[in-house]
Amino acid sequence: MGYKVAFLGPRATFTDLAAAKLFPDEERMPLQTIPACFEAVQENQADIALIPIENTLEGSVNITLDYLVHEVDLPIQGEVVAPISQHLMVHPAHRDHWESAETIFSHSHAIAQCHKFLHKNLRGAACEAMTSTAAAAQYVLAHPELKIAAIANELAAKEYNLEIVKHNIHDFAHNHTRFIAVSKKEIDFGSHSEQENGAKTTLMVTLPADHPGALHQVLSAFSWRKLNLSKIESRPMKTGLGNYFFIIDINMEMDHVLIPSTIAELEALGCSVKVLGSYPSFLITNQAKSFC
Ligand SMILES: O=C(O)C(=O)Cc1ccccc1
Repeated sequence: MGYKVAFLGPRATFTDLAAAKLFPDEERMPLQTIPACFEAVQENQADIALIPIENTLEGSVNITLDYLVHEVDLPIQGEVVAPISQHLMVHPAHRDHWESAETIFSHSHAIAQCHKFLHKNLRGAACEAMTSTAAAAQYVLAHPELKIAAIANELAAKEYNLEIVKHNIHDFAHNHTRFIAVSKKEIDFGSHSEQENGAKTTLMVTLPADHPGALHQVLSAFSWRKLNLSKIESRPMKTGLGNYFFIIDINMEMDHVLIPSTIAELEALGCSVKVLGSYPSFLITNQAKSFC
């Protein structure tokens, strides 16, 4: 299709793995931060950005929600859910004394996913957040003189010549991350083999100020129509303490009746509603298979 796909880089992040699965024949463009990925699409340097939005163990990636709502006007055109396995890796020179690592580098969500492991096995070590797991792996490769380790995936260990000293250190087995694909145009997801898993519609809803029971009324607009919600999350409006908006995911694609009439009902209650996207959902079943 000739798409340019921006993703949170460098090579071998979890986002890169998901991008390679969903867009196997497209050009992938690693960028250093999540805001840079959004901006690349906004400014037409990329057609699509694939961005982590939510993790089973750690919840939402707040910078992603905030950029979607406050900084850019880019619709969600697809999502993909991928299993996440975290591994502890060191420079090969430190393979036999990894327990003496003084600082562990990774993405903040990866560190959070391995808290119990770190508490038990590397209690004295400091944790430092990097822009991504692969950036942490790159840093460990560049600093053989330091007693450090990275938490990242198997491909990052290969790509950055590190030694995995502990496999599967994430604290809970069902560790998955959800990534969204944003684009100005509808995406043709033609040429990949990942499983399609229904569709979703994401709304941003702002409640009227000081309206008793407003959230209850909002939820009842979905409930009596039997619209199945897969997520509701509040985020600050950034206009003052106590001002929040809600991101609501409905397990259904935009139709001509149910969702439009829900939106009309919410607006009649004094809410403002923005559709952030209506899109297909994909499921990656075995992330590492095609790489390792
Ligand atoms: O840092 C990465 O590799 C990412 O792609 C972000 C991320 C971090 C932790 C779990 C899933 C995705």
